[in-house]
Amino acid sequence: MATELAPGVHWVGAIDWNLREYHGYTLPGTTYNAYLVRGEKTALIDGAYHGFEGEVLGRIGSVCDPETIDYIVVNHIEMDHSGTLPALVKKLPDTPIYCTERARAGLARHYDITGWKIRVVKSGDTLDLGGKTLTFLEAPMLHWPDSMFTYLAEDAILFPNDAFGQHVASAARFDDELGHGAAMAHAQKFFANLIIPLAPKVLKKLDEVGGLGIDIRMIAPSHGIIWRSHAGDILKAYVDWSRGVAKDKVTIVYDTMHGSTTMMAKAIAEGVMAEGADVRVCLLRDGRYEGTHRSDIVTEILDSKAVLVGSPTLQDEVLPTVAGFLSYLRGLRPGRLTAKKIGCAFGSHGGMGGAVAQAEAALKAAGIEVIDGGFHVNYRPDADEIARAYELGRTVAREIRAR
Ligand SMILES: Cc1cc2nc3c(=O)[nH]c(=O)nc-3n(C[C@H](O)[C@H](O)[C@H](O)COP(=O)(O)O)c2cc1C
Repeated sequence: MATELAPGVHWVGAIDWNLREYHGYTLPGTTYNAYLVRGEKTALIDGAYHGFEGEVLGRIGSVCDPETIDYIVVNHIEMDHSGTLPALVKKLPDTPIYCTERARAGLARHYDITGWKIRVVKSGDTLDLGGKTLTFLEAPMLHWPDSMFTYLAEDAILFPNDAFGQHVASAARFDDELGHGAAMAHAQKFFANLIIPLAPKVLKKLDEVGGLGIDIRMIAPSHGIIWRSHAGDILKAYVDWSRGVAKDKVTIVYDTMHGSTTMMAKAIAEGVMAEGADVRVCLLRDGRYEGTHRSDIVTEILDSKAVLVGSPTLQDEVLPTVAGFLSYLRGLRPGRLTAKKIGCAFGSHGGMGGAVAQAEAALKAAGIEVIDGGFHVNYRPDADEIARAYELGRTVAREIRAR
């Protein structure tokens, strides 16, 4: 069944209940949201992954005959949204497809688009459906070069594709059905894992949208729930997250072979708590255990003003789990958030060491302001070194308080 957003506007997407891993991100399933907008003419906005053609066509069929679709809008070419397009074009070979120039080029790299009736649009172009008007707004690099938003003026609904999305599979279609807290938590994880490197572009685009003076009553993204009751909250959250607004909280991420680095992590955490700041201690273990996956840890980091990374040295290197995490963090470039995070590295070694210096270099490459020269101990930390670790925790907590 389709779900009505407003008279003549329906969700006709697919629910992927079983997806648990997606480009390095753990998730409890997701949805691929497609929308049908019906004035005198009918437009389909976006689609789903290949394999969900039957589900999408079935939902469209509960509203109207799919053969009566007059226009297809492709806000973003990534295959989780365009995978159903070849089957749809086969069914509707003469139906024009509205997308950006970069989307046209990108579609040609994914599919054989011979004969597809592609109409390239630019920001400000409109499509009059008769009683419903779609306006297109290019959004390059939010999150791919081809991305665009579509705005439905009569119902004040923004279809921003991946922006404001969340990975969640649920019977709920709207934020007020899932619950405000859960919706925001899923959106925060999505932002932490996909949007952080785009933060400056998010702020610019939101300024641009604000400058248009348009009313946005509902935000209908391409994944997860539709922001019906809390559209203003998710817009504000995107501004806050992009600006790097975070709690007085320290995230300590580490792994260990024999427990020495754990002793250091725990002593640092005690020092943070002694100063009254919040702390999360995250043991990196291949993501097999609740909260230990890198995608959960970067969500904690988005919310933290400081990040500390610990690793013993293994064959002159950081542990592989820590290396993978640091690579992921570097790619997300938290340094692009307006307010910079602070951090440092720590760990135990038996010989020449090296892990702490490598972790520190990776933190700097991620745009984190390193506040300590790296804290390393030989084998087991003794009482003095545990006291130093505790003091390091207090120093970090005081530093974030001062910011
Ligand atoms: C297989 C293996 C390789 C190691 N390679 C190094 C090394 O290259 N350089 C070094 O300084 N220590 C090396 N060590 C020593 C550890 O870093 C040291 O035992 C450290 O205290 C372990 O910290 P942990 O208890 O947090 O795991 C190695 C240890 C093992 C087991």
